[in-house]
Amino acid sequence: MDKKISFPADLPEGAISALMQKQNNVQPSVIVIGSGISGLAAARNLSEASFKVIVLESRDRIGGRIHTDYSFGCPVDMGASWLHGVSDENPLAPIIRRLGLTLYRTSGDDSILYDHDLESYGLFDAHGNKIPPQLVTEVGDAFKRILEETEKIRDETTNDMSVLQGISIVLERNPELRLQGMAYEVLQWYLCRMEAWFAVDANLISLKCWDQDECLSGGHGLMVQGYEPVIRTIAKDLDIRLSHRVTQVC
Ligand SMILES: Cc1cc2nc3c(=O)[nH]c(=O)nc-3n(C[C@H](O)[C@H](O)[C@H](O)COP(=O)(O)OP(=O)(O)OC[C@H]3O[C@@H](n4cnc5c(N)ncnc54)[C@H](O)[C@@H]3O)c2cc1C
Repeated sequence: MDKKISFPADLPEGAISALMQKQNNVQPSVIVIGSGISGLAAARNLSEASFKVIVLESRDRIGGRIHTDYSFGCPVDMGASWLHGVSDENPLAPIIRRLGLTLYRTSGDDSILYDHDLESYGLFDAHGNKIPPQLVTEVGDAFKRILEETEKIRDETTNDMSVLQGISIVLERNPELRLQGMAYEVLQWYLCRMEAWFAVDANLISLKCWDQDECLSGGHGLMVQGYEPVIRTIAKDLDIRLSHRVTQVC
């Protein structure tokens, strides 16, 4: 899109595309980078608003951090596997309902699956000795305090930095928050757990954005048939070019 156009507020769906078409006499086109669920959802919406959309995906498959492996003969989600917010306000609800996908509710008292509480699993040191759960809890509290301190750092600056940088600054300024020995090791585990949530190293997690998500109501449900059907539905009939890594945006 190389021409700047201003639009009146509150245009109905498809009106922007129609306006651009009228002014340029061509169907407006958009390139979406990445076929993760965000890229696919953007591409789907733009396509429904009459834009010509091409999705460029660097991998040889769609879905990004949503990927269901069927090689065991049953669906195993390698990335996202829960629908957080089992409610009508969830934008995925209509798709899940239309496809008749089963959700196994894991929130509430009826859950038989493991939860992220420290009673359901133990931490062990490199020699196989169980780390006292109390130490794990204490370090968890310390990690929480460190993260709270990083909020001050991000309020001080308009520029973003990584969570790792934020933590380094906090530890520099607050030597009392530094941990030693086994407590330090456990702290590394908490950091690794955070990295696992985001599937990137802490030096790539945005300090400004990492905790800006909003949880929908309705609790959590495991996608019994895997997430893949949802991804396939959003991606249906979109022009997606796999193995196309974008290296430059001019
Ligand atoms: C192990 C794990 C478990 C999770 N569990 C859950 C869960 O249970 N429930 C939940 O809601 N969320 C969960 N999440 C988070 C969820 O998977 C992600 O928030 C979501 O999939 C991110 O989607 P996205 O489209 O924003 O990014 P991604 O899925 O990362 O998509 C980005 C896409 O862009 C492509 N790309 C990147 N750079 C380029 C480039 N230069 N050119 C072309 N293509 C490019 C990538 O290959 C990728 O396909 C989990 C994540 C992980 C890793």
